Amino acid sequence: MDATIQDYASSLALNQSQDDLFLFNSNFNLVRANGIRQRLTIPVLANTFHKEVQAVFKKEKAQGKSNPILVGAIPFDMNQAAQLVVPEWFEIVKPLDRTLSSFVDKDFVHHVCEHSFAPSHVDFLDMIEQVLSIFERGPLKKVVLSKILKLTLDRNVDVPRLLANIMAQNPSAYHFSVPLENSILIGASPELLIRKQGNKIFSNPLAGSAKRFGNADADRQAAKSLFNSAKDHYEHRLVVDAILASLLPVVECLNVREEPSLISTPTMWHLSTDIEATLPTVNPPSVFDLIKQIHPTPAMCGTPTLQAQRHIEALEPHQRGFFSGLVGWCDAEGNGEWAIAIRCAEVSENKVTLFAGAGVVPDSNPESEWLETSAKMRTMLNAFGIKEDVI
Ligand SMILES: C=C(O[C@@H]1C=C(C(=O)O)C=C[C@H]1O)C(=O)O
Repeated sequence: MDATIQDYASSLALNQSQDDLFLFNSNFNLVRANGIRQRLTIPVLANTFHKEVQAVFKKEKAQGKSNPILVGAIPFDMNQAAQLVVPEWFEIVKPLDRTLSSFVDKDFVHHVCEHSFAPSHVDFLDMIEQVLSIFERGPLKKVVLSKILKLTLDRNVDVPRLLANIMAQNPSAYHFSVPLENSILIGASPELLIRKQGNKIFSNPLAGSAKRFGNADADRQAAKSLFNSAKDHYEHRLVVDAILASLLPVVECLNVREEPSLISTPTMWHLSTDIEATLPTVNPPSVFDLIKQIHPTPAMCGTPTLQAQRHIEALEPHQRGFFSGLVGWCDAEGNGEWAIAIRCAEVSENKVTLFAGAGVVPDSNPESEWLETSAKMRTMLNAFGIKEDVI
């Protein structure tokens, strides 16, 4: 193995205990933390959440910490317990150099001993057909349906090395590694729910996707078809409209383009919209207040939100837990950054669970949605160095 990747992987762990290293790396900040001073595990939607966040920060300040932070993960369903901690140790520094592709660890390879999807291919298609028939009967416009892939690998995963590989392969992503109770949630998300810095906020919803190709012509063609697809623009618009509707009552000034742009990850093309807004200077909402307004967007859930969420609960055979939830951090001033937990895996020794979803709208084709979710899993399969054809 290249010596540099080893150095790089161990520098990420910073000689801290690797089991509980929290990392979040964006274009703006690299946040690393470990240890637990205080834990906050109530649901974000609990009535007491705001009070408890304030109490946590007050206690830190009383102990001489001038700007403490909370880090962790928030589940897709905010009625479920969040996993937030005030760490013993943390640092917020400039993001790592994003030109890391030379660090790609070609010797990092895992073999798959067992794998299974939930739902199975047949059941996934059936789940989509059910939603398509619901569209014909009522006001439902979009539902994001997902599958998980459970893998048993030939050996336990070296998490710092996996993290280094994730970062090297996906230099522009939001990288994260979040210790959960019995596993680690780790990935390279392309999607930012919200960043708040002072009275400026920024969100970057994605929706509308196409698989990328190794062949340059085929890849360009895939991008072009996506950009010209009315179905994908519709899917995308529902997300942008929902975010704007949530933000409009709380912001002073909003800046958003009429039309989405195309962005790419190493495995996917997406339609993308940058949303910037300015908050009032008096009593601005905190990043958690904004999360409560916006999450889950129709990029992860659907339109209308509550109905879509009920259909997801009824149709998906798996619990999403933190998948399609949020990962990130916030400080006592109400600033923070929260990416959406997609293109990620839950890892525990040699057991790995991958997740991928796709927005279903009336023009969706069930098999295309299956293929899209499989293509989204490529990000993590590549990061593990899995060569077997499991998707
Ligand atoms: C749900 C996922 O991706 C989301 C769904 C997308 C879509 O339906 O086109 C695109 C990007 C993400 O907002 C995922 O990657 O698992």
